[in-house]
This record gives sequence, C-alpha cells and structure tokens, in this order.
Amino acid sequence: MTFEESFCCLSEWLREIEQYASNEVITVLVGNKIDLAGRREISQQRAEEFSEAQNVYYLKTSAKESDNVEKPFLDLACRLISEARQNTLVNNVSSPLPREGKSISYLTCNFN
Ligand SMILES: Nc1nc2c(ncn2[C@@H]2O[C@H](COP(=O)(O)OP(=O)(O)OP(=O)(O)O)[C@@H](O)[C@H]2O)c(=O)[nH]1
Repeated sequence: MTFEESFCCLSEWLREIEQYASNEVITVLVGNKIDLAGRREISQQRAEEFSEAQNVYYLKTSAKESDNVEKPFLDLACRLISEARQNTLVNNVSSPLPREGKSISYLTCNFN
C-alpha cells in the first residue's frame, strides 16, 4: 500500500497470471504494510475499486504487526474446500500431492 510502482505492476502481473496459469486459479490481492499509514500511497478506495474491477479477492495486511497475515491463506483454503465440495475444481493428475500441513476446520469457513 506504500509503493505506487508496485501497484502499477498489478495489471501486468494479472495479465501474466491469465496467460500462464489455469483458468481455475483464484487470485488474491494482498495490500501489505497497512501499519505505515503515513506512508500510504494507495488509498483503500483505489485498492477496492481495482480488485472489484479485476474480480480479485482483496485483503489488507501488516506483516510487521502480524495483522491479517494468516487470513488470505485460510480464506483461500476455505474457497478451495468449497469448490471441491461443489466439484468445480479440475482434477489435475499432474499436480504434486499435498504434504502434511496445518488443518483447518470446515466450521471456520463461511461458505456462501
Ligand atoms: N512496516 C512494515 N514493513 C514491512 C511490512 N512488510 C514488509 N516490510 C518491510 O519492508 C521492506 C521491504 O519488504 P519487501 O517484502 O521486499 O517489500 P517490497 O517487495 O519491496 O514491496 P514494496 O512495498 O512494493 O516495495 C523490508 O524491510 C520488510 O521488512 C509491513 O507490513 N509493515
């Protein structure tokens, strides 16, 4: 949120995701460094308008203050579980098998 040049790269990065990643990919925009309010270059409104226009999921974080850092990963996991339950995920046999990781409760997921 504190560096205009990074924000300006987003359209190009999204274009690369569209070009190289699967159509099924879920894109998350993480606006980091929200603790540095005085150095903010990207307004909340601008970030929200961009994410809405590009149809990407947007979250604000502060890595320094550990604020909202886990949320993007947990929300993404919930969305993948939701899509798997609806069988909308493509079965990609060439994908590596997941290794042991942290388990999350279905109950924490706010399915639509
Ligand atoms: N205050 C603060 N500093 C952070 C945060 N996240 C990373 N940093 C610091 O910011 C510096 C650069 O971090 P990077 O992750 O390399 O950020 P970057 O890729 O340069 O991102 P830009 O802000 O777009 O330039 C490092 O010194 C980090 O410790 C945060 O949430 N708050």
